Amino acid sequence: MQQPPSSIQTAQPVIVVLNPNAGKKQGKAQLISVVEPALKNAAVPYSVIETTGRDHARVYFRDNIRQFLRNANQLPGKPDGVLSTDAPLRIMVLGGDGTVHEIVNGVLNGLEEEPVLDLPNPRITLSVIPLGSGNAIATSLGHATVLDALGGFLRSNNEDIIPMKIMSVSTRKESSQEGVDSWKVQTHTLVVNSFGLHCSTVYDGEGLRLLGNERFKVSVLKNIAFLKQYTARIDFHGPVQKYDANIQALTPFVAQLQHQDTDQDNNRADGVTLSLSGPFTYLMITKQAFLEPGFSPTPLARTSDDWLDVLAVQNVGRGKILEVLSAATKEGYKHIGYDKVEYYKAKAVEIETPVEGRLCIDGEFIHVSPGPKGRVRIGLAEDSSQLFSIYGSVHLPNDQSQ
Ligand SMILES: Nc1ncnc2c1ncn2[C@@H]1O[C@H](COP(=O)(O)OP(=O)(O)OP(=O)(O)O)[C@@H](O)[C@H]1O
Repeated sequence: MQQPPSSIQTAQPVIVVLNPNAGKKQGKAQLISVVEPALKNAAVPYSVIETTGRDHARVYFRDNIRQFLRNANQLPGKPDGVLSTDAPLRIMVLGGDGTVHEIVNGVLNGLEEEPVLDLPNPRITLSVIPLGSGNAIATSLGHATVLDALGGFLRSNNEDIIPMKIMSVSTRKESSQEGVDSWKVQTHTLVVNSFGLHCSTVYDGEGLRLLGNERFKVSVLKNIAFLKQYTARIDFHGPVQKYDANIQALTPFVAQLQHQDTDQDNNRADGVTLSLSGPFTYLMITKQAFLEPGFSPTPLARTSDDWLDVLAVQNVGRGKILEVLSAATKEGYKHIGYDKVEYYKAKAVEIETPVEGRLCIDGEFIHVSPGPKGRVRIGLAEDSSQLFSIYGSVHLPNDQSQ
């Protein structure tokens, strides 16, 4: 008898990851009152893991992912070890971006040593129920509320499942020779890597947790009042597209023989398409169109495309940065056409600072040592390009890229 196409998927329990502390701490109540009844009603088997603190989700998935993938692919009614090769492991996250970040990094840590040999193409499908503070990932996928996201999961059409591409953040290996870089991946990010005002705002906001979600408003106003410029050079590697405000579209950027950069003492490797010499007021590299509901600094970013979106604002004053951030908040995308705002799609960028610097990577921080040895590279994580997909839609309001 022919099986319905979804029968393998639904036979395996969805792993529901609950972060009870995310956002307004509504996760547990929403699990009991909304999510569990909906899953039971739809006869979707599930198991719940409740995280108990920082890093729990990462370690849990690092240590168990191989077994979970095998379980998800165990064919019903067949002996152990007889596996399907096309059933995804489904993970539902009740929390925010930080919980998704931990899960993805845990999965990749758990798989990095050796592949799962009997599963040549393991697949993981994530459903993010927005119960964090920012909820950049869910918002960017058109899932602004718990019910939107749950509805997307339960509909389960193939069109509602899209690839989820991930960024890697690497530092140079100690053994790197001058001019011949080799890189060590430090972490993977899904939302935003930033330098300058945005990073400083997130950093200072950590010290204001008592204020709840208001902390970022207080922190950004403080950082604008005492505005600094952040010295760094950014090198773009590989193909680049640049947003052209005149035609309101992205166009291929053709590498120039003479770089904008005037730094004489430059050690960069070959293959640089474009350099920005800073100093930067605001710089971010993202994979998401929204960083929170209503705030869309990189509106052309897409979870499923093979690009990193780069927003760069170099050396501007308070009035200009306020104008840019307020347009990114109210109007969604107009700021990307403003004078002094540069918008690119890139494959990989390297950041080098002349003095100690700090990068904010999905809400965590890494220290950047001065000079070429401290360079940080942000690219697309090739190893995970087929691994993750996510429930959501790429058609967003204000969508200019369709
Ligand atoms: N039981 C717990 N108690 C305290 N912290 C926890 C617990 N479980 C997980 N965490 C930590 O909470 C952090 C924040 O979670 P998460 O990012 O999901 O929520 P958020 O910060 O409110 O949302 P967003 O990232 O969308 O702004 C996670 O990085 C995780 O390390």
